[in-house]
Amino acid sequence: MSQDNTTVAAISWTGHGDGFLTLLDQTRLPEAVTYVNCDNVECVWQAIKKLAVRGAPAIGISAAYGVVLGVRDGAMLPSGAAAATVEEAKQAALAACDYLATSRPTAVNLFWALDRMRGVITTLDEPSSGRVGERLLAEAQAIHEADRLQCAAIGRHGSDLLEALGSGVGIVTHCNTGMLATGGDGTALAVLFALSERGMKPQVFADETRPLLQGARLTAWELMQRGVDVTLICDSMAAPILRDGKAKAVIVGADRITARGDTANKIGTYGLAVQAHYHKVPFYVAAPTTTFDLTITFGSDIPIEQRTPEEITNAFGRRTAPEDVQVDNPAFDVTPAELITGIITERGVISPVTEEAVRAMIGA
Ligand SMILES: CSC[C@H]1O[C@H](OP(=O)(O)O)[C@H](O)[C@@H]1O
Repeated sequence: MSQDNTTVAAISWTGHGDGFLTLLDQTRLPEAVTYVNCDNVECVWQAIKKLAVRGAPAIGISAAYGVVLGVRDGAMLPSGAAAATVEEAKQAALAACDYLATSRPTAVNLFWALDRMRGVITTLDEPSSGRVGERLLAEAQAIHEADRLQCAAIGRHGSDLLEALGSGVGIVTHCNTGMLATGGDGTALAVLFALSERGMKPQVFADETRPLLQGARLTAWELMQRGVDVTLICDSMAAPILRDGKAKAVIVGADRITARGDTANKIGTYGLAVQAHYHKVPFYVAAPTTTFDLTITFGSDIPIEQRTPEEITNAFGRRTAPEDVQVDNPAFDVTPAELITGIITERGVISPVTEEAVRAMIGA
């Protein structure tokens, strides 16, 4: 979307295998709709690191396109020169996978997408480095399209579930889980968009989501662009809203979900889940199957990204905390499966959330 309500893509590719990646710069929203054009891997790495592109599926999709750029990026080879042979093209693409994997540690979609690209790189049999780029672009585009379809299916399953809450229902959400975070309509926001398109008129309470304000800057913007009723709240207002019955459900996204259903998501999600549990309000997670990590059972084993103190000590363009104050700035926290009413995936809803139910839905 843009300020004039036309549709813009958060992630797009221009050209063929020798083309370039365009990312909507989310650090500039909502004041400005601007873009970053990447023709090398470091540009993509930096965009992920500084959250110019963010959101678990969007990170994976962007990294997949970054691997395509790696094929002709001399920085990916010891020689510093662009790949001249098929073997050099494959080596450069694998180096791009390894480099992009160091950008952010929590969203498992990043590692899922890179592993899928590695699988293609190691098995492809193309006659030229140019053809290697074309083949990898096709895989990145397939990842992108699959996520778009997953978002739509999550929207369908989630709105089927939440429709029962009735028209005009209040729903709390946290951070941003929409078009800006995925290759399609989103995860939790896809459910809210689908409810709205069914005429259910959801009344969304969007947590501003400190410290980077994805809720205020991005979710409020996306919902308003699509005509969905949204009230922006500071994170600490969710508890009285749940207490007073103004919201009958909470729905959030995820960055990594373990085999038992423990879920890593934006910092503040765990507290919101505790509040919802106390007030007997159902708490849903919406995520595609690419967000599950069945190699991990317990949420305590999920790597949590630590970000810079300045994200907390600086706000409104100035310092808002004493110099040298100690700061703890984890980007995510973990909600145990026991606090999650259901997990909405493109395959259906997992509820109750047990390891048996997760493995049955997601795979062995
Ligand atoms: C649809 S996944 C969105 C997920 O990613 C966000 O984190 P970040 O903004 O740091 O990339 C947040 O945890 C959202 O729930």
